[in-house]
Amino acid sequence: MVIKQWALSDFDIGRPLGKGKFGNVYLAREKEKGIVVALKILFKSQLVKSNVEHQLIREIEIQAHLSHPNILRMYNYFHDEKKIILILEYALGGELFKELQRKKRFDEPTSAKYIFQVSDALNYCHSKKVIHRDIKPENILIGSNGEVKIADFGWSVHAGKSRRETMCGTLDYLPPEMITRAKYDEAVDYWSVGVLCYEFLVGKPPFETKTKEDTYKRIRNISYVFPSFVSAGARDLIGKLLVRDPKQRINLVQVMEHHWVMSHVRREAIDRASQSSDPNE
Ligand SMILES: Clc1ccc(CN2CCN(c3c(Br)cnc4[nH]c(-c5ccc(CN6CCOCC6)cc5)nc34)CC2)cc1
Repeated sequence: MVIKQWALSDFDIGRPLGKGKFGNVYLAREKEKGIVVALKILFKSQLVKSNVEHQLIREIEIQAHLSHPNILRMYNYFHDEKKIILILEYALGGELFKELQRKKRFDEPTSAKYIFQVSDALNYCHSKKVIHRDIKPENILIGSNGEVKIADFGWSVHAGKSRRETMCGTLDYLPPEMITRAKYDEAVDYWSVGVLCYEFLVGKPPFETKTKEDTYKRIRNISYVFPSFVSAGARDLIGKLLVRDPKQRINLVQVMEHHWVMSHVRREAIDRASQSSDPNE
């Protein structure tokens, strides 16, 4: 069997979808079959300068083997002397955090639907011993049917490793054990689902403050408050995830089965999630 060697000349490159520190993402169409994809074009020089090649290798290894309707597919990748190119699924609806900025906050049915889908995707990752570790609106895209798709596995790891990287970017989503540099496991993603649910409903994360120190303190003390419009059901779910002891947090199946989530998620979505195979396969 001949493995196809991809090259940029196999694609018609369209508009940039976004620019990042290490490169850009472009809309593109594969010439032979006309398939629309997103090409993430990264510059080796930038990656080496920031010493993040190992992160990209892990992202490729992990995302290439995951196949789930709520995880952005990585079809393939290739490189030339200057660039590494990831061939990714194109998410029609764009970035979730822009949608959240536009709407200020999501209503309860929308938030519950998104939390169900993110939990289903993470549960699938955990079944493959993959911890995402960086769940936040910036790393979630919207598909053609309004479903969410987890992207950017740059910070994910295979479970069991307590590998610690210098954390860059927002601290808002880090659970206490990642701040106190303790050993951690899948339960770090449970915590992030709690933070994500709060941010969907309120429009900002629960521990957000002006300075990193204050955010650390509020995470360590698990100090947050609900605005009056957050329902009792949503408070109950978030309260069962933002728990200091990772072992006391409810797991992702319990999130999907929580009465507040179930009250908003339609029957066929639940049936689809319970099927073991990926209906898109
Ligand atoms: Cl190296 C790097 C460069 C940029 C980024 C930030 N984004 C990461 C996600 N990117 C996308 C990926 Br990957 C896959 N499918 C996508 N689809 C889109 C997208 C799709 C549609 C739009 C247009 N909006 C859609 C919603 O209504 C208003 C218009 C905007 C973006 N962005 C991506 C876009 C860039 C991350 C890493």
